[in-house]
Amino acid sequence: MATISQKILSRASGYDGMAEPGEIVEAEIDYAMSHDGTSVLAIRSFREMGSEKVWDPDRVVVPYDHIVPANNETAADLQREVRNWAREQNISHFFDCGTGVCHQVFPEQGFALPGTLLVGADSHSCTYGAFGAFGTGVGATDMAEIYSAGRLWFRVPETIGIKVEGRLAPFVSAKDIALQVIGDLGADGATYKAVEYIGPAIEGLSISGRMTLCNLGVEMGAKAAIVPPDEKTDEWLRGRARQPYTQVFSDPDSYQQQYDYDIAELEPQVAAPFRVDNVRPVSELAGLKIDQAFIGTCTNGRLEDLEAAAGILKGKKVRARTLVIPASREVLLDALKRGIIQTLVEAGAMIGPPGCGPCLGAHMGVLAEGEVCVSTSNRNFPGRMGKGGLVYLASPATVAASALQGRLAVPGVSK
Ligand SMILES: CC(C)[C@H](C(=O)O)[C@@H](O)C(=O)O
Ligand code: SF4
Repeated sequence: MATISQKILSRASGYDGMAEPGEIVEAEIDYAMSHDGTSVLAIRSFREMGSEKVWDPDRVVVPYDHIVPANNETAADLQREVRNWAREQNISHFFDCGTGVCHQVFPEQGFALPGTLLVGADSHSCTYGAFGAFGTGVGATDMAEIYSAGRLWFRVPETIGIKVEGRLAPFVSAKDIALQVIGDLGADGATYKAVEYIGPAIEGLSISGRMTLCNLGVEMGAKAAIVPPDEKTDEWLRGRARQPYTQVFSDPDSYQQQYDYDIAELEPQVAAPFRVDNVRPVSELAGLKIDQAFIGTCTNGRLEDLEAAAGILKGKKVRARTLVIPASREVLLDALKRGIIQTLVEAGAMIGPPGCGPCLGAHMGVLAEGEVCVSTSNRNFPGRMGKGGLVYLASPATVAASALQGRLAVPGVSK
């Protein structure tokens, strides 16, 4: 009886048989990702280690997203340093400013494939689990080791199964499921475990929704968050996949633990400052005055998210500063074609260039002290979006409904 994680890590490490949870394996990485924020440190460690050439320039993926375009000389200098290194190393998959958030670009470009072992120098690399991969984040020194050898050690994690049944009510989405689960399990509820989302409600989610769900896995400490692949996965990857792949699945009864959910009655949820597990129904906090509404990031900056927001904002005007940042150029182009951007701009929203935007408080859209932002992102700890700012995490529908009221609002409930 083995889980997806055991099967992927066993295959990648050439294990004879099946590696059990708790065992340490040394595994070969299928694709490694580092962005403008983390590549510099990784490159410097790589050099300090005396390494000269990356193990395989076709397996290193470098998207620029954290501070794009550069906001000052320091960022510009660091970006140039990484750009030069990528050229010198013949890195074939280098995506400069404007392509989008790493966790959106990486799948769009066909690197997130079922059954693969994917590592990113960014904590939200667990997003790739939406495709049935084992995706996980590592620090810069681990990435330096991967650059040079293409291998890394892993402790094979136990798996927590989260089975979700029921049909989502209107204006309730994957973000609300994820927040509900994190609220219940806690920010450390899955530390070093793999989390596998299964059941009819998960099968019913789009790839975009599955990415949102897996993206938030690390917010409960998970090493990886995985949705078993299916036909939707194949369909999404058609024409994108960089290499042939094989879907792998967990055997029955292979989870260490399982939680069961029915989301039929689930209301829109919000994580209030300063913890991602400080989750409550939006209805409990409705009416709280907001200064800024932000729709974007690797959590919720996809077409489906922008579309949900546009559906709510169409023909109306926002009452709070509203910032929309498409997760990628592809998302931006699709949203332009469908008139979504037009709708958002007419409603009073600003559109930023594809990237992380104010998500980590380093670029445009940071908050003043004491300001309140309702955001589709994934973190709300003190200072996350600017010193003294207060971040409420919610779905695109909740953020759009709140932008209209200038107050935290339940989507679909008109006042
Ligand atoms: C800058 C990077 C290391 C960081 C991460 O790993 O998550 C960032 O993307 C974030 O969301 O805080
Ligand atoms: S959008 Fe936010 S959470 Fe995602 S990679 Fe960028 S900074 Fe990190």
